[in-house]
Amino acid sequence: MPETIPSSTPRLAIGTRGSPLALWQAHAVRDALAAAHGRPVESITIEIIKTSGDAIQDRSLSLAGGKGLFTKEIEEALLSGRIDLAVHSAKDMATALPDGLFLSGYLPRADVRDALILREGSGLDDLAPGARVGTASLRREAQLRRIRPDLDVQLLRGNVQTRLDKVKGGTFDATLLALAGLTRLGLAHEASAILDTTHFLPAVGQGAVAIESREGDAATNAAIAAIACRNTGIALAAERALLTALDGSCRTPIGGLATVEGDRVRLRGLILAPDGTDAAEADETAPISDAARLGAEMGARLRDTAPARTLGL
Ligand SMILES: NCc1[nH]cc(CCC(=O)O)c1CC(=O)O
Repeated sequence: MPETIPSSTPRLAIGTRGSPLALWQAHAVRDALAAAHGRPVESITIEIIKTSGDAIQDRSLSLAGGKGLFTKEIEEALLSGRIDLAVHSAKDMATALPDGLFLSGYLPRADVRDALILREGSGLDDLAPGARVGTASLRREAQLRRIRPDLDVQLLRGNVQTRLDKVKGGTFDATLLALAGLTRLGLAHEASAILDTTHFLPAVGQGAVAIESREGDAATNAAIAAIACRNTGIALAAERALLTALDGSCRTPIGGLATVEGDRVRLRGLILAPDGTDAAEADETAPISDAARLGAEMGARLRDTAPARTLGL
């Protein structure tokens, strides 16, 4: 019997990109909202919105205009009231959001690590000198060059499945992808190895699903607050403050990872020269109430002490 929606249940519209990963994330938020508020899932709609970023496939995103490209049209829909909340990969969110919008919550974070996908073999050591590794991430490229300067790292864009196919088809010998994305798509078995955060400190926000909404929308924000993961919010406050202080764009290879340990937050930050030959790193803790300040101060210090080449100077 089809469920009827009680007339007292206001509808909520979730906006998302249409990629399989984005849709999985939007459905996860819808399911969490429905369960937390005892409302029928039918009362929460999912609106697929095509973004400028989806249309660009041939260039590195950092050259095409950066992170905002994947959110522009979704944020316009939020501001116009066509949707009530938007679901994004936290990693893909610019540090500065349009006036009136904010990140109002995060789902509990998944595994933050990068996975290595090899055509043959089971670890980085199985890649021969000169092996072709495809990635669109400046961070992954620099981290890889730092420990394996002998590899041939080249641009590889597209969604997760496209990148896996390029390795299977032999265009590349390997690629690097977030384990969280593979897992959400049921593709975790494609990982040949999981890379440790010491050599591959993840991107800020990696593994976290972010919910964006209007600042003044009290009803929606209360609904979101009920499903928001506190520790992920603390970690992301530290990481995103670090990223803001270092570089709002995505032209600099940057890694950042915060973890909550009791009443303290630990933040590790990394900035690299694109070819991996220089790097500046930090690893500090602060009370959780100072998460954003920890990130901002670490970012400022890394910026001041980093070798000029890591800052693209
Ligand atoms: N830039 C694309 C993107 N954005 C988020 C994820 C993975 C999921 C996540 O980190 O939450 C991916 C794919 C990847 O980097 O492998």
